[in-house]
Amino acid sequence: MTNNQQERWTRVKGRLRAEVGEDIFSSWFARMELESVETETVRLSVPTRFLKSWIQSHYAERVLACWQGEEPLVRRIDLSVRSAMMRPAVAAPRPATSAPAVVRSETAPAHFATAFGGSGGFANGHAAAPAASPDAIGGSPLDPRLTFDTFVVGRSNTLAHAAAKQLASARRGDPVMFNPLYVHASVGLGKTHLLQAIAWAGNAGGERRVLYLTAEKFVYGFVSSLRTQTTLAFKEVLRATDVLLIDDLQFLQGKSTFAEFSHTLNAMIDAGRQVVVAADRPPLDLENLDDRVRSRLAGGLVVEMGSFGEDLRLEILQSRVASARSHHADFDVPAPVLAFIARSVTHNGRDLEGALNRLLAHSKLTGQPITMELAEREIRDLVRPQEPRKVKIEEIQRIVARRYNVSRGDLLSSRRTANVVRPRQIAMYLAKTLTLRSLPEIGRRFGGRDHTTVLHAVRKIEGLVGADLALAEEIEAIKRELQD
Ligand SMILES: Nc1ncnc2c1ncn2[C@@H]1O[C@H](COP(=O)(O)OP(=O)(O)OP(=O)(O)O)[C@@H](O)[C@H]1O
Repeated sequence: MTNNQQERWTRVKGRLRAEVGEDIFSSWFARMELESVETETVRLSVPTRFLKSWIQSHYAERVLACWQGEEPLVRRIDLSVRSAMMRPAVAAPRPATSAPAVVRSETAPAHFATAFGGSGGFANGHAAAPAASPDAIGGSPLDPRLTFDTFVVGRSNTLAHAAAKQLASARRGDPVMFNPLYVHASVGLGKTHLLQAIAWAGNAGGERRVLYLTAEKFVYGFVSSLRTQTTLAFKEVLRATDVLLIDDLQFLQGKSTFAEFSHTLNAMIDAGRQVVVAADRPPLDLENLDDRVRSRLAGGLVVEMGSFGEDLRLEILQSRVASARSHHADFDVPAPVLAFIARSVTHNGRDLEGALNRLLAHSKLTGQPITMELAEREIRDLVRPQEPRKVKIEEIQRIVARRYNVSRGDLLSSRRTANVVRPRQIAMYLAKTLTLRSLPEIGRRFGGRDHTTVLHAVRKIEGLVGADLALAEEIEAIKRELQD
């Protein structure tokens, strides 16, 4: 692909981001990649079928329009699902485990294959378990590169890593220390890596049944089992696991699927089996879940993995280069170039991986040494300007609720007692002043209120802030907390 096309793609993403807003962009488009551009057709890819169908049914025209804004000749967007195994590899050595990436459980009901037709990695350590081809249970095997050995620990992920290691090394029958473990972080900060590392380690332990599923596969498995009337088998498989790992929970869809997820969660926790969940937001911000599930999720250990510091980025790069060198001995990236990438590519692990893959490809294809000039040219589009931190309404609600000792549910409720009314008005005022949301949208996010109620709250607080210094200072302190 030419630099020109990449630059155009970066501009198209910029248009999309501006049109749909950061939240929607990072939920649906952050993992969309440009595969090729032909005269009238642009080929894009996403990692999952779920993303593909969602984007096709909700955003197809917008994506096309954004392309046409850059390149009027484009008539068609071709969206495909890229396979996990096709990702350009900066390969790490296979983890030292004799267990196959995917094996069929001896005890899993035969319907398992159809129940999960589509994906999910089942890591099972039973030594006698017969190996099955990945297709026999459907789905992508765990990525052999995503292990604890390749997970670099830094300030932003120490706690999540320690919790993951602890539960990965537990034995069947050990008391469960925190259940569920709920890990949340923005795109590309290592959630999948951590969950798959747990699956690999559980697999190597050889004693417990560990099931790794993306939420999308959970939905798919459940819906297929309904269609084929094998829901009982579906439930049995889930509940017969010792450790259930659910990735990308924010993608869980559908009322009956939520109910099934809720039953599974309760049944697993009540039976003392470990559940680990990863999502891009904290449990309280998962809008579609009912309050009981949300509070069950929040009732275990909730850990956020923050953005990478420069040190961590550099260490990740160094470890990637070391892995790559085991296959490409002449791949040499001078220390100043690595330091430059660590300083400039700040967004997430995927961009770091992308930057190194480009240098590796360049070095393999041209045989030329990697210089600073080359690196600057190759990774130009991965260097994103630091955007001011965007504040989310859910964050405002969470922080205001905590400060005034009420629950977020209180803020959204119809309660009119003074201890709830004032914090609610403050939260609405902050939502109006710190986000770009409209009054009706804010009203909707505050329990379906009318926009005039929001307007009243905003005016009320504006009036009070002018007269009440203590309140003004308090609101400034909340703003600082939100923008830190
Ligand atoms: N601490 C880390 N050490 C080494 N590599 C990391 C680390 N964190 C992330 N990465 C790498 O960054 C890339 C993206 O990570 P991963 O897929 O786990 O992110 P994610 O949080 O699951 O993203 P998403 O929200 O898009 O699902 C992967 O290549 C992963 O190996």
